[in-house]
Amino acid sequence: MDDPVLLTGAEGRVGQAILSDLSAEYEWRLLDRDPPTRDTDHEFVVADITDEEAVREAMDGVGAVVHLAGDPRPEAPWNSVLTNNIDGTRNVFEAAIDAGVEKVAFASSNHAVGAYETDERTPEMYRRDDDYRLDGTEFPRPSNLYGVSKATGEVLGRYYHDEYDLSVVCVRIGNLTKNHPPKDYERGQAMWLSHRDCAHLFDRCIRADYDFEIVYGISDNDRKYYSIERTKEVLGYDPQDNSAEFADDETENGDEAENADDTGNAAESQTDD
Ligand SMILES: NC(=O)C1=CN([C@@H]2O[C@H](COP(=O)(O)OP(=O)(O)OC[C@H]3O[C@@H](n4cnc5c(N)ncnc54)[C@H](O)[C@@H]3O)[C@@H](O)[C@H]2O)C=CC1
Ligand SMILES: O=C1O[C@H](COP(=O)(O)O)[C@@H](O)[C@H](O)[C@H]1O
Repeated sequence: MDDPVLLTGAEGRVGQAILSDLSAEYEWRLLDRDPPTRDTDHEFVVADITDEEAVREAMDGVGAVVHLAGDPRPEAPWNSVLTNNIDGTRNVFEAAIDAGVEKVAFASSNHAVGAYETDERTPEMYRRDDDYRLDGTEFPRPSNLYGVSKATGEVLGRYYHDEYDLSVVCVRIGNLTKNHPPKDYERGQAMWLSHRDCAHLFDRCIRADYDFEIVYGISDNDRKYYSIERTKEVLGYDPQDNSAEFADDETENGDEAENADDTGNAAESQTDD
């Protein structure tokens, strides 16, 4: 990709995971409503994606978009997801069409399908000997209003692909944490996405050819209830990490995690804050 790549939500956790490995790979145009908190060699646009005109300006000359900006909180209220995640995402797609952008990678979420995790299936489906898999062909079953907003983003992507031939990949991201998987959290270990796999995955989203796709974005965890076959097939995703490598046998069998933090970091939280 020779043209600039617009990265919305660049200041956030996923954005920083991508930039930590791919900073030199592209001519990035970074966008966030918050100004940069660290030095960057890249152009930085301080803008809110709910500002149509600002998004339109930021899209000028762009070849591809990685769209991450939004409210990532599973408990986010409707007014926030409606504004930031739905209106904002529509603005990004609309501006992409007007600017002649080739492809958009949209950060969807496990919460778009969280309601498949029924009482009958859990916790067994989080374990490595269980073969239940979602593969991206299933209907959304959001587990909260945030998940509804992510499912809506996917549908917007479908519309802009069908109507305008934009290449769109929706990545249902699992749980991104730095250095090691979430502790004491089977579900989080099953849908762990390491930082390097995250960067590699979005690199593939920028480089690969596709029409419209919904894929899962997790590392190659022994525990998994999301198939990454389509992610591999369509994008050429080749994950390097596996949450099992950080866990003892008891943890892998579903008992309480005893942590295998090989970095010395004390990471008590489920996410990478
Ligand atoms: N971190 C994770 O494990 C997962 C993240 N995701 C999705 O990935 C995306 C990024 O998530 P994180 O990096 O974790 O969140 P984050 O909160 O760390 O980063 C989001 C960034 O977007 C910016 N932003 C929010 N609303 C904006 C707006 N209206 N206009 C411009 N900028 C805005 C924020 O300032 C922030 O820098 C989100 O869309 C989230 O739903 C999906 C699944 C899992
Ligand atoms: O979509 C998201 O999912 C991750 C994982 O969900 P959780 O319910 O296991 O915490 C979450 O950490 C992240 O903030 C959110 O954007």
